[in-house]
Amino acid sequence: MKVAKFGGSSVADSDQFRKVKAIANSDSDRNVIVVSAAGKSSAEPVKVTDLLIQLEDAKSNGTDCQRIFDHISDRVLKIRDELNLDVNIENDLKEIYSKLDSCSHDYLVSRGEYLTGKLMAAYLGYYFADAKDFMIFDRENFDYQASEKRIKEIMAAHEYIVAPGFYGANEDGSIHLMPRGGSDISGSILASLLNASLYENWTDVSGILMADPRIVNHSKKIDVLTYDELQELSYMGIGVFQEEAVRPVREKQIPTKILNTNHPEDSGTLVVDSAAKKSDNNIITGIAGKKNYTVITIKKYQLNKHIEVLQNVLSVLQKFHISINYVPSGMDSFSFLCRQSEVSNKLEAILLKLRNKCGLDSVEVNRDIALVAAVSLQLSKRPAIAGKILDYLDNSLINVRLVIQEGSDIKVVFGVSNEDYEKTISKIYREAMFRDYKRIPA
Ligand SMILES: Nc1ncnc2c1ncn2[C@@H]1O[C@H](COP(=O)(O)OP(=O)(O)O)[C@@H](O)[C@H]1O
Ligand SMILES: N[C@@H](CC(=O)OP(=O)(O)O)C(=O)O
Repeated sequence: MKVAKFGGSSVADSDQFRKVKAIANSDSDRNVIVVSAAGKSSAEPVKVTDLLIQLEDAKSNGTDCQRIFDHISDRVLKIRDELNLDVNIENDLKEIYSKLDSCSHDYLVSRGEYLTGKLMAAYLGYYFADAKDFMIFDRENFDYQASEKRIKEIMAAHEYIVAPGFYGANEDGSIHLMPRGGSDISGSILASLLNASLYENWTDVSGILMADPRIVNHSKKIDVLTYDELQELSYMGIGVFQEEAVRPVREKQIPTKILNTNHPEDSGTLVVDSAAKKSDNNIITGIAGKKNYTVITIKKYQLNKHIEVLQNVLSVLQKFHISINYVPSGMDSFSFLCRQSEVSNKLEAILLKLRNKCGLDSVEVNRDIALVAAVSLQLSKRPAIAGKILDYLDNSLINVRLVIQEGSDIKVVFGVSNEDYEKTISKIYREAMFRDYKRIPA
């Protein structure tokens, strides 16, 4: 049995639905189809999920909800009518509209997947398995056992199903929304619950590319990737695969493929365990990054003898609910890398507390930092590669503000200013593709 997840771009309109049907029908092992909400297309620049978020904002600001709701309805009805489907989606739309004033954020934002799933089930002639009936959460934790029992009951009664991604239900039956991009997680969890032979993630690119195609033209495709490499790349922001989607398939060692709905004949990227990945000549497997970090650096002379200082700093950051992405350290100093969106409106208050309450010698802040990671299994064996890249960036007049590399790590992270983000990715790609590293003994 295979689980096939189709992302928003694969279900954006009726033409995309037709492609999904051809793919589903071409392999009788594709028993489980998971869909996202209709996404962007050439005619529709906004994902249905984002329209639902706009609807919620309009509701709370008291601005025009009707216009946004009509837009969502039109998209859904257009797909239904162009495919001549006999499904009464009007009732679902009416129900959503009637609940607008009282419903939760999770309920409203999940309706894109619900509606798209209903349409896809009608189109394929498969059973619509509402995720609220089998994806069970116990507060923030996924209840694996309860979910396994429920999905197995559904599969015992129905050979082929369509399931909406991105949500499930809490124990009280209320809707539980996953993080953005969460349909990847739903698909991965379903593959794990059902011990699938393959998890297919269908999108609009023919696999994971070495670098973001919006930054590097004709970037090389990665043929085979390990779960660890995918985890690092996803954590660093490649949009194709949600970072929390790696764990379920990794734990059960379920091979995973990233494939292109628009070119199903392309081989895509296969994700496997490191033991199954043959070594290749590439020094870098992939490059990924994100803009907009803030770096808070604290200094204290002989910090190693004043551990309580560090403890105080951490408790300040905890009090302000700041998640820390990296903590590089130097002689008598520690830096905390945080997402700018999380700290910016609390920064002054945090600095005040750090300066007045923690007994530090100094606190320094650097804003608008982008992080770019080069990921490769080879880096753990040949850490000197990082130095070569650093040299190259330096020669390219890119001011590298920080470097994070741990001994056994499979990645090296470079901190640069936001303006140098795209240039840094392009340069590392060039370096990885065109420099001959084979002379360095492994
Ligand atoms: N390294 C990369 N390889 C492939 N695609 C990438 C990469 N980095 C960013 N992307 C972007 O991710 C997009 C696919 O992810 P997403 O928009 O979530 O697709 P879907 O709608 O199928 O869920 C691609 O269109 C591409 O622009
Ligand atoms: N629709 C949700 C969940 C998702 O996974 O979407 P996509 O497959 O289009 O990335 C989102 O936009 O976050």
